[in-house]
Amino acid sequence: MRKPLVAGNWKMNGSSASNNVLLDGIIAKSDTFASVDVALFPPAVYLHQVQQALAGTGLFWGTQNLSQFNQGAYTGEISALMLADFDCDYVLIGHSERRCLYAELDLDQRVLDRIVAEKYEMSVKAGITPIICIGESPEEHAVGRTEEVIARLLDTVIAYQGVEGLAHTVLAYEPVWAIGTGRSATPEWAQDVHSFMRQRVAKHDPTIAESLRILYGGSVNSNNAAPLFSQPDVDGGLVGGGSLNADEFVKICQAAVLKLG
Ligand SMILES: O=C[C@H](O)COP(=O)(O)O
Repeated sequence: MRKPLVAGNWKMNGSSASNNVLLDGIIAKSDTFASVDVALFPPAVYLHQVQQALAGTGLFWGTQNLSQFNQGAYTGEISALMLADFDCDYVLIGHSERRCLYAELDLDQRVLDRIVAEKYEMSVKAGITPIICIGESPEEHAVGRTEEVIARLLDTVIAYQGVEGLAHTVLAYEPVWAIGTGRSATPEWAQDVHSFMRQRVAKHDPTIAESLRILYGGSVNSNNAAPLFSQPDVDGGLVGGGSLNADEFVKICQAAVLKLG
């Protein structure tokens, strides 16, 4: 049985004061979801605050991005080694908001997937578990290209790092049309796509595929979390808006506990 994981991506939200309220509310109820993994992803400037608050609670923390480089003249970037300095457990890689809003192209304008694969390699080497986000755009969804898009990215990561790296990786299916729209994928749709992802990895290594955690992300809330998480190949959620309110996020974490029966 894969252990469910609920990841709260705060995106560019919060302040020192509001973070304290949110953290206190989550920590106060953490014994009600102690049987699942829960990780928080604050903006990088609040990483120290979150690290201090979560130390000793059993909750995990991470960041929303990292550089594909180790160090040097990369203004505004944060390396995997720096994240390891903060004992980061996880890092989000390839979130659609990075891909779409910040056009993560390299100097040769090579495809985004290669950047994702390079970041993946950096995080694995630093001992930080990457959560690789993939999903189709509304346009791709409309013309039925979901599996093609997902297969392309998965194959790029596997080709670049080898399937072995996926043993230490989490995948997140994040259909772009569901992010921040209030329009979640149905549990059935999520299950079909997650199953496709697992089967794609299984072609390379069935054992790794079986143990691979695949999260669903896109308008997860306290009403739809339980039906989504109950699907056999949905191993938890990557939650944006729903992670900004302690009561709401705690309910989502508790929904993941139900999966354990
Ligand atoms: O990282 C989280 C996802 O982008 C989902 O965001 P959302 O829950 O606000 O739709």
